[in-house]
Amino acid sequence: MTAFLQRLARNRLAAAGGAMLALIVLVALAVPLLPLQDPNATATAERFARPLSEGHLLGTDHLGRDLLSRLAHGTRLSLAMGFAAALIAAVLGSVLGIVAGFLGGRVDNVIMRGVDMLMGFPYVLLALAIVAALGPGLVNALIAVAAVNVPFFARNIRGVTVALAGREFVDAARLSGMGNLRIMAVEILPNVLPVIVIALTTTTGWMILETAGLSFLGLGSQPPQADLGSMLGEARAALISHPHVAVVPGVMIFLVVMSINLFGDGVRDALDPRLGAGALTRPLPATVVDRPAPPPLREPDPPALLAIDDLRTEFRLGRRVLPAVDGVSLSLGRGEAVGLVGESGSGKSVTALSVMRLVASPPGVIAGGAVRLDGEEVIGAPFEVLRALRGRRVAYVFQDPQATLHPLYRIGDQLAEAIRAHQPMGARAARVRALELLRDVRMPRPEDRIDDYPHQLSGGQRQRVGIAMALANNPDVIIADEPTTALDVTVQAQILALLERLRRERGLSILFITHDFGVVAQLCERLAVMYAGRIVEEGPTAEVLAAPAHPYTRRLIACVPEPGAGRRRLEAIPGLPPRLDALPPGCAFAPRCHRARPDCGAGDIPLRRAGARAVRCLHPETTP
Ligand SMILES: Nc1ncnc2c1ncn2[C@@H]1O[C@H](COP(=O)(O)OP(=O)(O)OP(=O)(O)O)[C@@H](O)[C@H]1O
Repeated sequence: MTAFLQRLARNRLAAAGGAMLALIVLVALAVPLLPLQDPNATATAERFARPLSEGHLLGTDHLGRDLLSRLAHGTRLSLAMGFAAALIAAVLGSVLGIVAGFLGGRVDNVIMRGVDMLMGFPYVLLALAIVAALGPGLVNALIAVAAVNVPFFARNIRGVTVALAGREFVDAARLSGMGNLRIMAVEILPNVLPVIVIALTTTTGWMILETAGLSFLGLGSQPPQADLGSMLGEARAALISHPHVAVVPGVMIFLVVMSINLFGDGVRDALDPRLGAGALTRPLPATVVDRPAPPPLREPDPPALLAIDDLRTEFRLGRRVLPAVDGVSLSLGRGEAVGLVGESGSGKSVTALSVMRLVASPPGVIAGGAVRLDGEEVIGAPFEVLRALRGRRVAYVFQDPQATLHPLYRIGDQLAEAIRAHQPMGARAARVRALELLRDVRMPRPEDRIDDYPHQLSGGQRQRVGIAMALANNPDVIIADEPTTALDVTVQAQILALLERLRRERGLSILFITHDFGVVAQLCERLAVMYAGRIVEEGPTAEVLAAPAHPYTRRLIACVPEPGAGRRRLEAIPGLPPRLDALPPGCAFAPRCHRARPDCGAGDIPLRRAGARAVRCLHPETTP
């Protein structure tokens, strides 16, 4: 709630709208207590008195009635009508929407077709027809405005409810024996409430206008009772000769509707959790780069195809800065597979995404370092160059292909689209190539599968499609971010074998991100271990696994169960990874390390290299 209010207050227009609305509502509530004249007392001798005339601050109307008093009473009535209509429409519409969306089937059909019929008429005509049938009057105008707005709420809320009704927490509620009514009240309603509030705040102003419109036509409030619409209607005849009589209610309608709309927009933005990080914009197409200057070219030995050099990527969240990647250097030779290992949150994915500037900005910023592909600097390259490299030279395979494949397109079409993004070719040729790719990744019965949608495939098959997508443009480097984590062990082994074969046959370089040493051992000749955004150990896989130098690496390896090794205690690493914005000085692992000494916390510890191995530790397990 506090976060919501803070976000709302940060939006200046919304705050101004809210303040004005609060003032108008307060004055409207206090009307009976204010020393105002009788709004209906006529004095024909004083008709059309100008504003600021004696006894009448805003002047008088055609019957000599005090405009200030009528404005105060009229605003009070219009606000009450508008709010009541909005509330009735919201309650009725939401109930209909939730029931239709949750129960589905015939109930949904009956309710929604009724709603569609209501929406089929222009709303003003519908409101006029309702008032004509019920007779003019305030209550009938209110019923009409509420009725024409029910469909808006019903449709919105039904859409949200349909999505919620299939979610696991609703299934869990059903399994626990809850009845439909209770599930709708306890599980669905709280989840659709923000949508109802948003719809309410953005439509209330509109409903005040509609009720004023009906009164303007003489179908709402009846003389002598004033509301803003009827005041405007009565002023119509003297619009040219005495414009102030129309301007006074007109300005008030403008102020009320504008303040409600500004406030409503602010509430909508503040309630949207996706805007929590202050990101009012969509992520930019490439991560923002804000670095002093790329470090001078340090050619690794042997020359690397992909060289990450002193990379720093941080998340800037208001005043907080999270250094997710803090000076990472890593190289990948042609045809080489390198594993990047570490606990969840150590910065592996952010490192991988930074290579092609794919970290979401805001809040991500590349704050230092360089990435070189075949010696060419990538981070500072113009966006067009970067876009040409993405997918064509460096491709990604992610953990969950379900999330990266479009659910509504056939996989063949998606593959063809990926191919045609970089290679101009006709639809038929692209389909032939897509089929080839599916064969390359050993998709069973590719001719049938090519026309399947992602949901028709198993997890392993989907990941094969993910790999086929990555191969679509014959890249040199594949960055695979936990591609086998969501798969069972046998499928995992097949996918690893596939990657290994592709590497051999195509000379692919693979950066393999995982937390599983078993996987690294199968695929990678070299590995780097990350902790709290830094590389703490690096070296040939076999050597590191046989004799880990950093205590963190040793503890990570000890967490992996070994089949056939007999009964053995699996040692969890005590404590939790540190918060990135509160890293201890010196070694970030020291507070969890059994070998830590006072000097570990004294200052920055460099990554010391010895031959092919490197370790960032003052008291390593073994000296490499
Ligand atoms: N959009 C973001 N905004 C703020 N912080 C972020 C964002 N994305 C990642 N982080 C932070 O950056 C750090 C590194 O995250 P990263 O995803 O690279 O970890 P990881 O090692 O790949 O973990 P996992 O194996 O769970 O994917 C984490 O502390 C994470 O909370």
